[in-house]
Amino acid sequence: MDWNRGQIIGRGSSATVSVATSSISGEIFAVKSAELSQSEALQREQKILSSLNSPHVVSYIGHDVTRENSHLVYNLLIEYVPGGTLNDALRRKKRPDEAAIGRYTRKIVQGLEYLHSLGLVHCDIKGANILMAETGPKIADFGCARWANSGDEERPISGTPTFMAPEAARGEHQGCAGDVWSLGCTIIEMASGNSPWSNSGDPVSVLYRVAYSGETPEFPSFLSEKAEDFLGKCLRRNPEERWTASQLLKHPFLEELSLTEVKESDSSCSPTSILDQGIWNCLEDHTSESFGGTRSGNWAVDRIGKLALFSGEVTWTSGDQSWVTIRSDNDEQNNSSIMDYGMDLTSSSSCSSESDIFGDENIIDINIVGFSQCREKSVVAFRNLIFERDRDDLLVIPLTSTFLKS
Ligand SMILES: Nc1ncnc2c1ncn2[C@@H]1O[C@H](COP(=O)(O)OP(=O)(O)OP(=O)(O)O)[C@@H](O)[C@H]1O
Repeated sequence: MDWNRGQIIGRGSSATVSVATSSISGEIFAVKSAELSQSEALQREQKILSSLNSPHVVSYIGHDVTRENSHLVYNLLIEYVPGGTLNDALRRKKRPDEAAIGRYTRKIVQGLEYLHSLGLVHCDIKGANILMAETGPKIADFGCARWANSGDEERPISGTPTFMAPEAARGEHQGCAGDVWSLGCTIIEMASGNSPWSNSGDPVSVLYRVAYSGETPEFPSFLSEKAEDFLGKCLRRNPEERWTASQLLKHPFLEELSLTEVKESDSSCSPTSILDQGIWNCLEDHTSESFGGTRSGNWAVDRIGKLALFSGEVTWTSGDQSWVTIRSDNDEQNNSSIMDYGMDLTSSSSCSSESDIFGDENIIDINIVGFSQCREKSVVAFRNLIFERDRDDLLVIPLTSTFLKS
């Protein structure tokens, strides 16, 4: 598949992640890249990811090798999840309440149940490796993953010390139960905003404490009895006593949510087209309940209306690293139809925030993440909007939730 690399959206220890668009279909996806000579971990991740298929796991699209600035680069093409990581969301917003924590946890546990049923251990479950899709959290970054009961057992133990189970921290074993311990740590992270053992100093001291102290991390104080009990089942020091993902899905903390979900799915808000009004309303529901947003009324109609009617000048800033300049390869070609909507995005550079466009301070964290041209189409992707110009038509496509300031 021919594709164009867009802006870098993340960097990890093994790879750089960029947004990308297909030259033919205009489809947006994420590309995780590393120099071919240093791509062993990424190639391993490709093998694992290509064997998975679950709504709770980031989807595999393909892989290839490209030549860029005379370097050979290995690329893993995966679904683009515009909401960023769970950690990003926690940093940006008010902490989720217990109901939201329950909903997120349920999706992660469903993902873990799927992986564990295949005999795959993720080995690095934490907020930074959970991506926030519109449908809920998805498990990502399989760089540390290993197959249980296979030659993989010989691989050195890997993961993040603060999220590591005691048996893994002691270097004994890293199995499915270890992921459940890390899930417990991730719940603490969601509830408190801090990773567990946050007062224990450097990673080596943390590792020692996890391995040998006999302690469990401190539980956040505001949790209900049910949530505390759930956390207790994840954070049993003895892996044999820890609950499995399948058992956890039947715990009252999550089981009641499954009933609500059945009701919700009756009024599914899956879009039937990219301009489907429902998806906007659906996004509003999702964000306001997840992060304590307080807006009411038909936000979607309002928002599209503002977008369509905007006729002021977009304020462009320079020097702010979080904003990229939109440039086309052929500026002349781009200067027409976007103006129909009153915004000349392409002849300017980049906007400082969506509030400059919408005049609404409640909307934050909008990034332009990529721009590409394919045949007659130009696509400008914002973190949660796409403006797609197809000759005469400007389509406005919501990509993900807009997070609202609490
Ligand atoms: N599919 C995706 N959609 C959107 N953003 C992504 C996607 N995959 C990764 N990212 C972003 O890129 C960052 C780095 O990705 P990832 O954690 O997979 O890299 P890594 O090199 O394996 O990291 P680590 O250092 O944890 O091993 C993530 O934290 C996230 O912000």
